[in-house]
Amino acid sequence: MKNFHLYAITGEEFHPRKDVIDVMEEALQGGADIIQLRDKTSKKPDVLKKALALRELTLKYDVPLIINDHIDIALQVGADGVHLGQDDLSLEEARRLMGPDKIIGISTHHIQEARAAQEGGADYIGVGPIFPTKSKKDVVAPVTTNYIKEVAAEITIPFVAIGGIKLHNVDEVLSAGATRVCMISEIVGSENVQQVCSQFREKLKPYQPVNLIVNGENHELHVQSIQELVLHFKLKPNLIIAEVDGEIVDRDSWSHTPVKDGTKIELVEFIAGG
Ligand SMILES: Cc1ncc(COP(=O)(O)OP(=O)(O)O)c(N)n1
Ligand SMILES: Cc1ncsc1CCOP(=O)(O)O
Ligand SMILES: [Mg+2]
Repeated sequence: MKNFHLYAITGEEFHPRKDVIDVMEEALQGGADIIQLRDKTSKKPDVLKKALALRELTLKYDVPLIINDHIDIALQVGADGVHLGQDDLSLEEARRLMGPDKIIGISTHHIQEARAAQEGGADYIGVGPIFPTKSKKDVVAPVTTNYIKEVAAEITIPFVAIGGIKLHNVDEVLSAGATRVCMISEIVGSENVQQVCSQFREKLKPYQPVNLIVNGENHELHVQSIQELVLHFKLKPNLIIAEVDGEIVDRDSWSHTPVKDGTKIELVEFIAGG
């Protein structure tokens, strides 16, 4: 499945005067890279209408569309996947209906559910609610950032943290080990949806790995500068010459020489003395 980091879920009760499709377009413009239609109150034909409109929108932005709860609607509109709760149909049944290539996400609240989801073939898991939230009526008690730590240490499929996440507390979520976050109210309830999404993207940046080619080998690393790269490889800075995309970079500039996906770096260690 295509990687994602900023997951925006619809929540029309948070923007009574704005159209859901416009709100989600603003989220996409701000950098949301996966969208979920979650509508717990509309009649099925209305959910279907919104799903069709969101399908068109997400294809325009080349971003996956996930439908919450309704597998039939997901199939009917050609969505990329479905999100299941623990009490919905089984992963096995969902996979049988959706086929091998569609995305199936499932909510988890403790590590046993996370293990079962991974073994059962889920493509990603929801991890939450991390904090208290008013966006879900039948919500369980907050699982706290401790659950993120457990999942990050053990689970190998992608996981996304959800529940009560705001710009002011997302750092706690990311420093506990999450690299993907999912929000309803903080995104769609904002006056400036695009700006909030861009702010989340900025918060996420330091936690995203970059793909670098270091001395001819591909590495996926959590580093932001040449300085951090040299430290990552536990090299002695004063014995290293760094070449970035063919240009030698002065040691004094390493800390403010950013690295991005695809950068080619040569780190040459020289032997001091004669
Ligand atoms: C990404 C993500 N994680 C968790 C949920 C919650 O799903 P569920 O437990 O089925 O509850 P409802 O959303 O249906 O109330 C989610 N939707 N998305
Ligand atoms: C759907 C869902 N599942 C767990 S918490 C939650 C609600 C998330 O909404 P918010 O980001 O507004 O707290
Ligand atoms: Mg559900």
